[in-house]
Amino acid sequence: MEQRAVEVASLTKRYGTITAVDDLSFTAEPGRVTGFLGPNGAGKSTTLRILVGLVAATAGSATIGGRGYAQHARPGAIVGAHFEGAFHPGRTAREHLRAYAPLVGASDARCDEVLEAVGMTDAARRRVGGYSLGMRQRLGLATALLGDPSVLVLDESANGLDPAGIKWLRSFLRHFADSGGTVLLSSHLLSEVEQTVDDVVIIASGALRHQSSLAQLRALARPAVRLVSPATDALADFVRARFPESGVIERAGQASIAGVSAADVGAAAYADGLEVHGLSEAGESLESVFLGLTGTESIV
Ligand SMILES: Nc1ncnc2c1ncn2[C@@H]1O[C@H](COP(=O)(O)OP(=O)(O)OP(=O)(O)O)[C@@H](O)[C@H]1O
Repeated sequence: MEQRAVEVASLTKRYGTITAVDDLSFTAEPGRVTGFLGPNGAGKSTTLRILVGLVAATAGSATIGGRGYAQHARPGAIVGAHFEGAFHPGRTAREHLRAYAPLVGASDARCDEVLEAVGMTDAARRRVGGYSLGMRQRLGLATALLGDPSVLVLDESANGLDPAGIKWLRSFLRHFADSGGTVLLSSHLLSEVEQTVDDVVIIASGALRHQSSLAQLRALARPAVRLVSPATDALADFVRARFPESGVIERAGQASIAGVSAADVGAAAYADGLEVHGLSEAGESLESVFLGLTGTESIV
């Protein structure tokens, strides 16, 4: 497989007064699965749509193998993309693929090949409207694979997958990257793609907050204290008031506070009358490192 990097350079996209993408630069390398991460509305879909020629940039560039999407003679054979909600519910998987195949010069036989590659041969004659989210995600991947591309651009393709689906996606994308392919996989939840990605690009409000390997991101985790309380609202108020910079609500009733001792947190909780059911020293979770980088207070 020919190797092609994705390069986004000083990319900006404005919709009227809204800046959806703000002077964004990053790269996704061949042989790697790159997670493109940020909260809802961060500008991920807009960036990916610019990359595959669906939206025009206001300034800057997004290239694949050194060229813009439309500058490739057969873009569908270079980059395969899947965006959420791109299916007609009345079509079967095979009909969907056959309708799309001429756009990327793929044959009917290739449609059956990609259905098999994503394990959907048995469901190929059923209407997409009756599919589970996991099956729609597989069909999205099959669509992206049609033109036999060397770059995959997948928008929220891990969204809603069960653990078995996540495991399957991981091994599929691992194999694709190991063959020299480049994968750019967006998600608003690091936890959903944590087992799948090698590198991370983290954005918020359209701008780059962090780019590194997943291993380097893990190394940013500080010692932390985990605090559990049944009073979910009071816990959120407590964290916001006492530890506005270093505390995050990891899920309802559970907070993680970085860079402090359990004694400090316990004393503050006692002073504020917060009912505490658990207090332990633990490494900061990867999710809270992510939330800290995006400036998001909570994932709930
Ligand atoms: N066609 C459009 N017209 C106006 N504003 C838009 C348009 N598309 C996106 N936006 C705005 O641009 C910003 C970035 O949106 P985008 O969909 O790229 O974010 P995202 O990170 O993909 O979020 P999500 O995960 O919710 O899809 C948001 O404020 C959004 O409302």
